Amino acid sequence: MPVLILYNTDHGSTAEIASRIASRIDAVLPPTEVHNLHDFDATTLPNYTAVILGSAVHGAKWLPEANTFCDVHKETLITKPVYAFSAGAPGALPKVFRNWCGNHEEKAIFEGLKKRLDGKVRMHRLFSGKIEREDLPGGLRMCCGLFGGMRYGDLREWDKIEAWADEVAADLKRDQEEGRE
Ligand SMILES: Cc1cc2nc3c(=O)[nH]c(=O)nc-3n(C[C@H](O)[C@H](O)[C@H](O)COP(=O)(O)O)c2cc1C
Repeated sequence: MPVLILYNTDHGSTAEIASRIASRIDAVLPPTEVHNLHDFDATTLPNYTAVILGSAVHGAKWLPEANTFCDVHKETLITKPVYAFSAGAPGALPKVFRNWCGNHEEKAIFEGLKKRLDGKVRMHRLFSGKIEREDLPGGLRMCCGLFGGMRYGDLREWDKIEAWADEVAADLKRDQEEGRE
């Protein structure tokens, strides 16, 4: 059965992260499938061996449709290995805040997801996405403007994304070898 990578995006950068994750996992554990949440036929969810959910972050939270998907399909999701990733803006922040804010947001999203899925989420990682100044809402832009040294543009760190995908693939491979799949 394939591994499913399911993403929710606003401006597209989460989709590209999802595809890169899929290609790394596919190299170890084929087949994989990547779907946009909006086009996904959720009746096929039982047909996947594991699910990797990803969402863009707005207001320090996943996009509402991604959270709703977890709520609606919880009973199926918790029967499978579930992993999660987010595309946010920690890399846009000045260096002094970057790690603290990034770790805080990563942990808060993970805790929220675990609450939604009875603790059945194995890993969550927050990556920096593409951040364009003009895409941010006025309040957030103003708040960010208070700090000097904001960075904008494509801040995705592909080496970190690939390393995380490899970690997920190794975890799933262990399941397979130990007969847990
Ligand atoms: C309206 C809006 C609100 C955002 N709020 C946050 C936030 O609270 N935390 C964060 O890390 N990133 C935030 N971001 C940055 C996005 O998560 C980031 O640009 C991400 O790459 C978007 O993914 P996408 O291209 O798939 O939509 C926000 C972006 C927008 C447009």
